[in-house]
Amino acid sequence: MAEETHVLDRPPEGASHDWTIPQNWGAYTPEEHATWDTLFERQVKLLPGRASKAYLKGLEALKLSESGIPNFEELSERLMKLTGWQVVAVPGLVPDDVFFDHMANRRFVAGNFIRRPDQLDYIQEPDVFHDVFGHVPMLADPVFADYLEAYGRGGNRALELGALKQLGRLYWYTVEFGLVQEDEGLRIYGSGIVSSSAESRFALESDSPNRIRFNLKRVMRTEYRIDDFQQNYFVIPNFDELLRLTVETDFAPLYHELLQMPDISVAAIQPEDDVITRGTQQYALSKAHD
Ligand SMILES: C[C@H](O)[C@H](O)[C@H]1CNc2nc(N)[nH]c(=O)c2N1
Ligand SMILES: N[C@@H](Cc1ccccc1)C(=O)O
Ligand SMILES: [Fe+2]
Repeated sequence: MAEETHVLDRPPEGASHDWTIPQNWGAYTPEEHATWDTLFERQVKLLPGRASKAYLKGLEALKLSESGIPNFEELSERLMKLTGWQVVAVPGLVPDDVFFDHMANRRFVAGNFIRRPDQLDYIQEPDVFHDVFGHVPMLADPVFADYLEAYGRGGNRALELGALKQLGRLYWYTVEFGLVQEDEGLRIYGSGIVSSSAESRFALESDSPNRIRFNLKRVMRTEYRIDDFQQNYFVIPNFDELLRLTVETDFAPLYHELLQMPDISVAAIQPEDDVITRGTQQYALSKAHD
């Protein structure tokens, strides 16, 4: 989850300078392990036919089916063998530069806390279920693993170039809420969707959101919301293409061009869009009346 909620400006008590903390796996209570199992069982029933092949393959390869909150050391051992990534525990959202630096070194920061039983359907901050169930399976895919490392390197560059907003949108509309075109149809790879039972259905089946074929400049100009289902989903043709468009493209001239262009509001459709679904926005409009 990538959100602009409150972020402390220095490591909290007990965290090292890079904001990592011990996961303290032994301290999880049976209720916390049960919360993981409840969320896991609900999601894993939903995902065949909805999640991308890469995600399902990663879930299998990392043996996330074992019950209880995963032990990051054991998980990292398996993940390291596959793509050189590891999972490190943090107490919550960390500053952008810290986040990017971990990513650039193939370290995925994951919250070590889990939501309460009364928060099953929605949380504002990334907990261990969102981070590990949502993000980590994709890190087992070699192409996506390369994408995320490159994203981390690009993050520090975006900070220098004053283009964090544009890069944050790329992350949001791919890593968090991306869809990919497979032969059988659209499939989910975004962690914000795959870790949410309601949005896993909404993102593929509802006629409310727009579904638009991925275009890098378009995505970098498009606003997003962090507090409810997305009003836009962008669809990549495959992960190789995502890598080609991002890792092999120098963003500096792009940032320069984009910083002169207006943002695109969250539900707007542009004339040049390659539209798959022109959404009714019924869901967002109905919520607006609440
Ligand atoms: C753009 C920005 O770097 C991004 O939102 C980061 C910020 N800090 C984070 N911190 C944690 N722990 N997890 C995250 O997903 C993020 N997202
Ligand atoms: N190509 C980007 C770096 C990047 C790679 C992959 C994803 C996002 C960003 C740059 O030049 O800054
Ligand atoms: Fe996330």
